Amino acid sequence: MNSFNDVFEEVLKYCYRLTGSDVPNDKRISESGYRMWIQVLKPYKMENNVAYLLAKSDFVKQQTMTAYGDVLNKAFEEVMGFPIKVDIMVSGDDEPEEKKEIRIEDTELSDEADVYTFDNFIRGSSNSLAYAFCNAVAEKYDDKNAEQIDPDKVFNPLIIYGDSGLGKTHLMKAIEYKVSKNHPELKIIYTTGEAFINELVKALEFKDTVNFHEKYRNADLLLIDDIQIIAGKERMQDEFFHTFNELYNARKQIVLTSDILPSKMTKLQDRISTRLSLGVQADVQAPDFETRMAIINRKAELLQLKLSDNVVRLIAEKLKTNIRQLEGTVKKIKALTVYTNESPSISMAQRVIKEIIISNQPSEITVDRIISEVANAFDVTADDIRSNHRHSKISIARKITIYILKEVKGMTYTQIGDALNKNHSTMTIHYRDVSNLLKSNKEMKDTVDDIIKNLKEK
Ligand SMILES: Nc1ncnc2c1ncn2[C@@H]1O[C@H](COP(=O)(O)OP(=O)(O)OP(=O)(O)O)[C@@H](O)[C@H]1O
Repeated sequence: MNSFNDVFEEVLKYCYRLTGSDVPNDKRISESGYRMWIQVLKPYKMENNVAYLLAKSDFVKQQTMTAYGDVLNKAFEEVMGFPIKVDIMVSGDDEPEEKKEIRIEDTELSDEADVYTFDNFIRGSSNSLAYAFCNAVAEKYDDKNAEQIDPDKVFNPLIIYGDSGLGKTHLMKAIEYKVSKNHPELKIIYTTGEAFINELVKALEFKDTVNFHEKYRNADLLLIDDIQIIAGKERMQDEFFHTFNELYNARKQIVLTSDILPSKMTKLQDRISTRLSLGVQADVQAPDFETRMAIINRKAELLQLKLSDNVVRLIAEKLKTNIRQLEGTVKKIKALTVYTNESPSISMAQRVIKEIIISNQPSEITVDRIISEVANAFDVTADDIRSNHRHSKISIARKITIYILKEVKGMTYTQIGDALNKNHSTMTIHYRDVSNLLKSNKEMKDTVDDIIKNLKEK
């Protein structure tokens, strides 16, 4: 396994995070730009603090370097913990043999599906039920088990819920991997709630919902990650409801993950909530100390990294709530050992842990973030909020923004007026209106509470 592949994978994740709506405008990159110019690059090698990447053509190289050179330099620095310069080379038929050998897209671990298997999932009391349910779903397609249980009924739908970074996606992808490997004839769809929404929005825009329906309603196994995102979005919920019914009635398996138990999602339609409770639900929780140690050891083993017990203990003691952070630490230690020739030590681990903790601290709550979070919740754009449109949906989103700017950031009415380019005197009135509204309207209060929670957690 080529560890530069892992480093590059982290770099891609870092760059993808920059496409998020919570990233300030001056730092954000477009998702299409990411897909067109960054995601297409291949890792080649790292030498003397230069990361060499491969592009398919000189055109891609030039475009990427001009538009994203700085972003890539920064991303490598963040992942590695020291400055790295990116250089892009053009791959082609005349590529030296040596270069071809290093491009190992087909290696065991470069394929995400290979990593997200049941074998690579460490079980502990925090996740054993979720693991057992997922494994049962993956095995239900094997004839020998079909007679023992009636999983179509018992495990359908299966919902895995819990906080971020605790293995929900891993388990879901493990189902996908196992079923697709053993039953290539089945039509399996894995998607995220966000991708489902984007696809539907596009289908509606191009007036082509037929293909959308056909795709989802013909699945044998439908897996949707982070389904909570559809809550509060009426059109999306309607679509999901119909897709769900078609598949459920046809006895097709549905697996969903969510960061919260669906029955606790205040903005989820009752009819969906009822349907989701027809099957089984299991949570994943933060792992205990022993499980954390086992996860660290497994991740190190996958990276062919030898860590002493002391280093493993240190990581397990310091990072308790998010497995993604444990994994990130192990990967970063591996990268450092390769590129600095140091062996993994307590002090190296301490350094990496510190960086991981700092980089995972919630990002600052800026005016832009507040506007973008409110815009998201009300299905309007940030520009709408800043505009003078009086459409009721936009107008209420704008008032809620004013309320949150005051409540969360403690801004004065003058500052709020300046930030939104609006008359200061009306800010007071809007703030009072919203304060009164929240006393009488529970649904609106839940929405505002959710927005504030999201702002504080991210
Ligand atoms: N029990 C486990 N054993 C091994 N690896 C694990 C385990 N739990 C989580 N991981 C690893 O931790 C990382 C984060 O897990 P995953 O992406 O599945 O989290 P999640 O719950 O889906 O988070 P989010 O809600 O943010 O999407 C993954 O790389 C996954 O392989």
